[in-house]
Amino acid sequence: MALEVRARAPGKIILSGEHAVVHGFTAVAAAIDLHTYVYFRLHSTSDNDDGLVELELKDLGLVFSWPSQRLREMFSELGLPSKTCSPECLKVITSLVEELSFPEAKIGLSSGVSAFLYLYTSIIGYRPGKVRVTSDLPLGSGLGSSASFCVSVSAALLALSGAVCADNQQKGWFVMRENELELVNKWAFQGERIIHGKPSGIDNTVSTFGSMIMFRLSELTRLKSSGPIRMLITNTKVGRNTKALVAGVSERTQRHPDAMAAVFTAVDSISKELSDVIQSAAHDDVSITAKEEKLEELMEMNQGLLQCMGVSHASIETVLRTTLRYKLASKLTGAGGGGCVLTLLPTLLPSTIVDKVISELEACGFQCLKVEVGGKGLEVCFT
Ligand SMILES: Nc1ncnc2c1ncn2[C@@H]1O[C@H](COP(=O)(O)OP(=O)(O)O)[C@@H](O)[C@H]1O
Ligand SMILES: C[C@@](O)(CCOP(=O)(O)O)CC(=O)O
Ligand SMILES: [Mg+2]
Repeated sequence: MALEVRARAPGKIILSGEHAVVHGFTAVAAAIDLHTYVYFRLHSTSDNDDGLVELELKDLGLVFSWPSQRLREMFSELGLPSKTCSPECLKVITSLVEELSFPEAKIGLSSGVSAFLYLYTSIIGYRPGKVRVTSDLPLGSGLGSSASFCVSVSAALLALSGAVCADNQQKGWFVMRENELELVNKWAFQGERIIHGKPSGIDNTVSTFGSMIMFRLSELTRLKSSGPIRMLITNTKVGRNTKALVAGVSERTQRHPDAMAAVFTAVDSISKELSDVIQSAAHDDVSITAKEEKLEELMEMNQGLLQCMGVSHASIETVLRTTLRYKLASKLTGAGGGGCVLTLLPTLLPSTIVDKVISELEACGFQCLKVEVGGKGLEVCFT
């Protein structure tokens, strides 16, 4: 059995339907070419059993470790492994994480470390090992860093537990079988539950399977675009927390159930229409432009409804106003409240205009990034 593995899982953008998807309505998401990378080394069984379980967050210069014997003692009464994190299990994890010290600005990491501890002890048990994580993704910005962290960690742990890839002969990076991806996705969802509280599952699903998907109530439909879709991502750099924003929308839904049901239903129609438009054929400039104009209008409508949900932010509004001056449509992506904004870059838009918008946005202190959407999902590598 292999003792070392690497996994990489992409972040995502949500083209339509964030928040509504948590309440059972349709959303559309796509993988982007920014990843979380995990290296996992399991200590051999001949090493003594009182070694450490280590987590290194390399970009952040942080290392956390726990004596495996201590984990065994603390979790043993819970009867692990468990398929979901019970309140008792979360209590144990919280007490372990509270002992750690996080830099003031990185306090949000505690939920990621909690998800790690849950996944490690549930999948591997108490055998010592070292997990190193690096990421291209900005954390807590709406690009699904939490899901890509949970997917890549789950995949690496499952691969060395023997639950997946047991008979693998492939060299280099490869994609697991469909049923193995499904197993990784299930564990990653449990990790997301610890970080988000009430995730819909769309982020871990698109990070695992890649491509562009329409998603509703755990069901995914893969979408095939007839041509490339280019987006500008603007990171407002305003920090926010998905768990708090999702809870805020749920509270608004409790206060105004009928009005919010109408908002969610409208989002559902937008996501379905957007999926149809994405898949519609467009082969010449006229039909490509018509298709892109429809996408822009739907994105603008979705943004209006996200404002109704209370998840926009002054920084997001600044991006919307700036891009509108260039007749470009934008919407927030992910949980909102700051974080990232998407702007569709039409195929025929001159690059000089793109450069101008970017420099105007960057002059506001934002960070811009051009991406093509709908790429690969999770991959692993044993060599
Ligand atoms: N590379 C990582 N290492 C550790 N924790 C991570 C990593 N990526 C994400 N997380 C966890 O996910 C949280 C951000 O998730 P969230 O608020 O859902 O925003 P998003 O998923 O849009 O980036 C972080 O605060 C951290 O707890
Ligand atoms: C708001 C939501 O729809 C997306 C959250 O995405 P992110 O964590 O902000 O990248 C929540 C969910 O679907 O679980
Ligand atoms: Mg997230």
